[in-house]
Amino acid sequence: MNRHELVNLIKERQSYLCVGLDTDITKIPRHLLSHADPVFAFNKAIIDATKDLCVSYKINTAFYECMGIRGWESLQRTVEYIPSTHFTIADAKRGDIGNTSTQYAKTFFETYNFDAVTVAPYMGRDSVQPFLSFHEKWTIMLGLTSNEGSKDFQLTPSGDEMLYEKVLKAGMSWGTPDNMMFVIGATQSAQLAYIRQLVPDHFFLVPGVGAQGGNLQEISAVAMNKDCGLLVNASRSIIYAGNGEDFAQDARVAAQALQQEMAEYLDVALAAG
Ligand SMILES: O=C(O)c1cc(=O)[nH]c(=O)n1[C@@H]1O[C@H](COP(=O)(O)O)[C@@H](O)[C@H]1O
Repeated sequence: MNRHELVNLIKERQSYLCVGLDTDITKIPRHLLSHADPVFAFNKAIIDATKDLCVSYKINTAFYECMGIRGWESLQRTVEYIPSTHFTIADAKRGDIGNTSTQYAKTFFETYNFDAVTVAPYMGRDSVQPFLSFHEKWTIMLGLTSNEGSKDFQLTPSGDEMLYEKVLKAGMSWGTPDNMMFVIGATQSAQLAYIRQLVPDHFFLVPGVGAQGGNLQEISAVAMNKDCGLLVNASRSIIYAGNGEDFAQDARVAAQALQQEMAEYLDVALAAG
């Protein structure tokens, strides 16, 4: 999916919500465990219940990889089930020497046909560039993450700036607003306005709303750009909103609350041009 298509979807659906399919088999409703593929059965119900409210799904591969071959099968069924009108993200946080990164990129862009993959930039330019050479595919590079440990490296000085600023500037020189996004944690609202100034055009994937306490209103007020420029992810607060027979309906209610807020913020931002 290219940028133009993504921006159009956001406008049509009045949403920049990314639903995170961090599906943990130990947390899904018990009645699903009799299915041949309980993780897929759960994801299918969540997708059916939320697809008109979101523009993207993020599959965090850790929750699938930990189950070995069965997990990869659930991942494949899930990504194939997601409608082509949704931007799919493999949250795999990969990155290695160039020839290895190429194999990671093929895994997610070709074998599983995701639109985007999250990439850890610690190994530098040649570890990121292989992901950028795939047509109409996206690299989502970690910029300033939502977790406490972001203080350990990202928020430490490097010359006259913070290390995360150096990373964002490097990322901007490696990719373009058409093939590169940055992860900026929703819990980093103190830095967000500054980051948007530094990086005016790129999309940000913003995780950390809901279970981690990030605030959608604050993020939207300072970090939207003329194309919206945001994909805001919520995982646990949506997919585990309920735990009974009607869990998918509960997930829908949680997703709808975020989408309705987003529609308001989009109206204001896009009207301001
Ligand atoms: O790259 C990510 O998606 C990510 C980066 C980050 O800084 N913080 C973060 O929480 N994430 C992911 O975003 C999701 C957040 O999940 P919830 O806290 O349950 O909404 C998880 O899949 C995390 O792995």
